[in-house]
Amino acid sequence: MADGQDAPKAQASAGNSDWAIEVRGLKKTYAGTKKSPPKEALKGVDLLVPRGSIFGLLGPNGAGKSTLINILAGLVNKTEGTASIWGFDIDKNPRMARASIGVVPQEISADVFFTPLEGLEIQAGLYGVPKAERRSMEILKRLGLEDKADAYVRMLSGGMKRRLLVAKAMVHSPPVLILDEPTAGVDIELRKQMWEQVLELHEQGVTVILTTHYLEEAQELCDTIAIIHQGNVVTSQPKHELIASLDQKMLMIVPEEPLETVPALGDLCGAEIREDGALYVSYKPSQTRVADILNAINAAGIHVKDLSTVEADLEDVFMQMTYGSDG
Ligand SMILES: Nc1ncnc2c1ncn2[C@@H]1O[C@H](COP(=O)(O)OP(=O)(O)OP(=O)(O)O)[C@@H](O)[C@H]1O
Repeated sequence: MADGQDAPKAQASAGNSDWAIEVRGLKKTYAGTKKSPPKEALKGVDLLVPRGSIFGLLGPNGAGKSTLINILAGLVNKTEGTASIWGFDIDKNPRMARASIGVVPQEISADVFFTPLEGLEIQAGLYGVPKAERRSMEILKRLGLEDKADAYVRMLSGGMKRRLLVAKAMVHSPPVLILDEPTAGVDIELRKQMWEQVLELHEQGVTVILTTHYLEEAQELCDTIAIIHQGNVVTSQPKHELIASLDQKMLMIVPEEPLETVPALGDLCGAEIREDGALYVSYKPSQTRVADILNAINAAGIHVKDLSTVEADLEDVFMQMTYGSDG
């Protein structure tokens, strides 16, 4: 964004909305070519991201996540619908909308010609942040990069380069930060470090939206989850409600004697014997009572040594919501 002389203080003037992001009826159709037909990537998306949340945007490959992010970031033109960032409509107030958002891209494309400090100063200039208001060193410090301020970028580790991308997205102090696959392809230690960074930013008041393929990551970090599938938002709600709404539970039954075959428990539940020797019975609480399952187990002559329930997690929700198609 090179159009502003003054850094727009989106955070201070906080647009008139309860939402960090408000998207209504958003559609995007990419034009076709001679070889490929037009592609309807977003089919009428409604999405409300609460201020102050850590919001997970999940979906299989090709679901439309990048298209949505790119529209919000001002990189892709929408076909139809409205979108506001921090209360600023992307059409009516594009400058303030863009000033309200920082996007951390997926790929590490660090600029090797500048030191981290120079890179941040240039980025701040692009956003029109006056010199007196720049906080490049402070941002580097926040991301644990202060001792690398004057280093060659090519000498930074992969994790440091990623943190530098986060720093760059923060130069104009946006209240909303989007992280696109922040931990794709990084090892477990780095992933944990990134998680800590995200939580710290959140504690500092930043609304964080992240896309991820790691459901464990969304489960760990996010308080609200939206699942996007084939250009539609199929669910968007607080994580705990989402998991609780899943009409699917599992019982783990440890038998006294090893089981040779899976007992017949009726049509309403699925059962399998796993490597640990226990019998796992999945069922829909709306259709089957635990007592009926136990009666059937008894009737099959199985003596139960131990019994516990296995909690559903985000992966179960995701599978149920996106099952049966490849996007
Ligand atoms: N520039 C483009 N021209 C034509 N079709 C596109 C273009 N960009 C994306 N698409 C198509 O739009 C659909 C949504 O793509 P998008 O990149 O938004 O999905 P995604 O959820 O971000 O996927 P991934 O997780 O793989 O990045 C896909 O079918 C994709 O092939």
